Amino acid sequence: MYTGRILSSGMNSEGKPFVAYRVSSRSFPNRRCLGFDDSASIVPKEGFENDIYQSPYIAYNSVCIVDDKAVVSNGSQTDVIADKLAVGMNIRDALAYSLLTMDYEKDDYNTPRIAAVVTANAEEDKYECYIGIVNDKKILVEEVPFGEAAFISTYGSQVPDKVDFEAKTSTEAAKYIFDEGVFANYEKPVTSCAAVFDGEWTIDVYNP
Ligand SMILES: NC(=O)c1ncn([C@@H]2O[C@H](COP(=O)(O)O)[C@@H](O)[C@H]2O)c1NC=O
Repeated sequence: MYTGRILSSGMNSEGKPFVAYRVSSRSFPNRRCLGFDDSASIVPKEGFENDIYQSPYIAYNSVCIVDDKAVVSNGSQTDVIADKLAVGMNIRDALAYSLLTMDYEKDDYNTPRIAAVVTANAEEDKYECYIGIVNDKKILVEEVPFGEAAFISTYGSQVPDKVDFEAKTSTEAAKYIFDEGVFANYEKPVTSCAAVFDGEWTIDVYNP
């Protein structure tokens, strides 16, 4: 089954906050993920740089760490959400505001924008995680319960689906969303990345 771009967030099987993201693609498979200290970006592979002129939606920051929070998304809304969090907006509103403002992508598929934010603090009274989606029919921002993880994709169920995310480190998490567990069911993986909080945020990428 092809389900497009996929993100997952919440707490992993060890109770650590995480975000993970995978590009699956039929149209633009020649991409990779670059990892930095506080972010990760989807970019064309060498030799395919001109692909960005065919679609404005295929190169962007996919993960960004803002203070004690991690943001993940399938497009340039990552930066808008990060900016709103940085000036003090709460997570639910930053997601809703950014998804509503930027709306679904104006391509042949009305591709939804999807996004999530999770806090580093894993104490129940301080922890928060939300996943959101905007498509051409709705906007949804939903809390992921403490201790759980969920995933959403561009062409899948259009709601956060609960998942047991059985990867401990950022390296394992990037691989896990690429082709392990439930994610092994989804076709055409291209590249992936993840951030896990274990005393500090670590980011890793998987480019097979
Ligand atoms: N975020 C991405 O990496 C991304 N890759 C492709 N898209 C959009 O989705 C359309 C369909 O792509 P595909 O056939 O690869 O699933 C593309 O024409 C483009 O408008 C994307 N936009 C949103 O998911």
